[in-house]
Amino acid sequence: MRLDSVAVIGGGAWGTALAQATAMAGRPTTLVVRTAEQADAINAGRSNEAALPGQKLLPGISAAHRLETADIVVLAVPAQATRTLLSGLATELLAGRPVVLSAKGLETGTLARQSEILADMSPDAIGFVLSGPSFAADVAAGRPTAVTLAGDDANLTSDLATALAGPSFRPYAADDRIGVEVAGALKNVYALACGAVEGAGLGASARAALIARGYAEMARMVIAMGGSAHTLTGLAGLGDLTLTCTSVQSRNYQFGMALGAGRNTADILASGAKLAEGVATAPVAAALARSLDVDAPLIDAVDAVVAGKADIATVVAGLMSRPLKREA
Ligand SMILES: NC(=O)C1=CN([C@@H]2O[C@H](COP(=O)(O)OP(=O)(O)OC[C@H]3O[C@@H](n4cnc5c(N)ncnc54)[C@H](O)[C@@H]3O)[C@@H](O)[C@H]2O)C=CC1
Ligand SMILES: O=C(CO)COP(=O)(O)O
Repeated sequence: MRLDSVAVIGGGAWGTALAQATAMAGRPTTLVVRTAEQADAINAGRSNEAALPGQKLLPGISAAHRLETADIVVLAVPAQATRTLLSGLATELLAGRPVVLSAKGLETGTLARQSEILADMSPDAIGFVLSGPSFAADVAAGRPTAVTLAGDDANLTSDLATALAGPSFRPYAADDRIGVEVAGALKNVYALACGAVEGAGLGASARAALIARGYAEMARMVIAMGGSAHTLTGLAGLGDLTLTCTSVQSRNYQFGMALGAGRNTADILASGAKLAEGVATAPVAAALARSLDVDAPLIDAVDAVVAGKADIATVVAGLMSRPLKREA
């Protein structure tokens, strides 16, 4: 299969960074944004100031406001926008082509993973999932980054990883799309929790405990959803959980810090907070855990705080007074 040209749909921080990465990989890249004005401004200024201020774009990138044919299509819009985006695309532009899903979230209402949305909307596309510890600013600036790229066909996944790899962007091929997607979505929920721990001044020990117990809870969710717990030892699991749960650079962590400081979700959103995917994913993850009969006290706690049903002190007291149990 020809894997030369790339179209990245989504002109935010991540779409712009991924376009930069594929251009560094030597692929002619189109960055598909929402309006002709945006595309013109990016092409004229050679940067996407609204998304990644100050970052010069490589010559291999051109911006457009419509998807034209490309060998590889990368979707980089928020998880809740993927279905709407796909509903507006001509199916023949995706049929038989690798479509790389890079959003990290579960869909409100349907509880769907990104792969499930793609299968619904473009059943003839070949879905891949890209996830791992990778801040847009790092990827765009060419700082060393490693991610997981999961797909069903091992040979095609390896070929695609090779096509996307550049001097500073290293995709590892894998086959567990479910595990990668669930890990990518849930780490944002735990990042909210870790940010809240920091915002509430509960200490680094509490945050480390949360990461470890979050990892155990994430494993229960992945297994219940049909993925492999082994996936969590990799970049999309441990890698991204570590990054997002310990870095104030993470938007989910920042949102959690604001919750921990006592602000409520509506107030944080109204003050123009950046995209924090965990806010939409927390109630979906809680509903999934209930439907799968998975014990998920941390997801439930984040869901309760995000929804304004409980304050941090109450959920922490509840978590600390759960019956003692064996760690395994
Ligand atoms: N920013 C980062 O460091 C990383 C982000 N991601 C994931 O990438 C996804 C997107 O995040 P960001 O780009 O950072 O968010 P962002 O808020 O910077 O940008 C989102 C972009 O999507 C566009 N968009 C929204 N709905 C759309 C639609 N229906 N059609 C076309 N475009 C639409 C918006 O106009 C905006 O340009 C999220 O799921 C995030 O978790 C993954 C790895 C790293
Ligand atoms: O997914 C990310 C890094 O891997 C980005 O995290 P935030 O969306 O929390 O900024």
